[in-house]
Amino acid sequence: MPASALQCPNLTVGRHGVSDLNLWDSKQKIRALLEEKGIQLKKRFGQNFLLDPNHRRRILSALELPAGAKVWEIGPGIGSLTHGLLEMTGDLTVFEIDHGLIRILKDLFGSSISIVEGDFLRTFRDTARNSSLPRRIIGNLPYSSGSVMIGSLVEEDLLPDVAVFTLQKEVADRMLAQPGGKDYSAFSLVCQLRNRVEKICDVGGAAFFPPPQVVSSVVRLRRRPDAPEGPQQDYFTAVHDLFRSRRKTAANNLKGGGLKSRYSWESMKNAAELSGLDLGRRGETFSRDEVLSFTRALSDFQSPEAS
Ligand SMILES: C[S@@+](CC[C@H](N)C(=O)[O-])C[C@H]1O[C@@H](n2cnc3c(N)ncnc32)[C@H](O)[C@@H]1O
Repeated sequence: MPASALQCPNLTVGRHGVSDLNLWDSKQKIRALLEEKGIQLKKRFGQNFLLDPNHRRRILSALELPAGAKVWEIGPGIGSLTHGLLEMTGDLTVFEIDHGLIRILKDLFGSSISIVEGDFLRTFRDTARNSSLPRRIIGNLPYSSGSVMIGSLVEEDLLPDVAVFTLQKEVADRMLAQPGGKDYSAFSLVCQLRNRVEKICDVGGAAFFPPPQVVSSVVRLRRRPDAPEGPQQDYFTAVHDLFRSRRKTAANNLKGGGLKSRYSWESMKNAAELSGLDLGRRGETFSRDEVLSFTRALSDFQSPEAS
């Protein structure tokens, strides 16, 4: 752990020398900071900063971070969580899109953190390729793109053993939903492929500045011991096919979906029979295990054929 990282938790760097988790605990402090730096908040980046030290503590402890382990933080903003993370590790990479906020982060944390500048969706693959993978990922995610970020991490199989995200409650409800439930969606099946998803808590708008109109939830994704390795492209395509139309049967959804460009209808019927999948059921009733058995059976058909 670099020595500089060890000094940072007490905020010996920067001019806003306030202690530990009380950093940015009032809207007045945040307003003053933004004014001093001449920064206007940008709605499109979902910039709502966490004020409440109790929620910060809860979110950080949900991460179960082993001391010194490598962490990625998505969207650190003005460092509401970053500071607490640095108390636990000196190996912290943060991804931030806003140049004004990046200036603040540099001022506050100096070389104690590694900052990847730009859109996370464009930078995370190269970052993963060019350095060791994180053991934890955390993020209070922007409302507009949080689900795309999580979906991309799952599809690239880059989620570590534990990840903790704060997002819009409706999105969290979809991640947690079970077959047949009203929130069950393709996104539920994507998130549940390699992870068990659990809710840590809800967070009301008053815990943030500026306060969002919606309630947020904190969720933890824990990697399943039986998480399948490798790309799993057929699984993701099947999941999206099965939810093409909620009213249609799996058969009808699959017939017009993306898997059809890789496998004949005959192969799909055979795979369904082999894996015990009833194609007469609605797509939205299938569990993660059922879809996975189906796509595993499908991959046994040696060369995917277009029909
Ligand atoms: C909800 S704020 C969270 C800020 C801070 N982590 C907190 O808890 O107070 C979301 C943060 O994500 C950043 N952000 C938005 N879109 C991004 C993207 N595509 N890539 C990287 N950062 C992004 C925003 O600038 C903002 O700092």
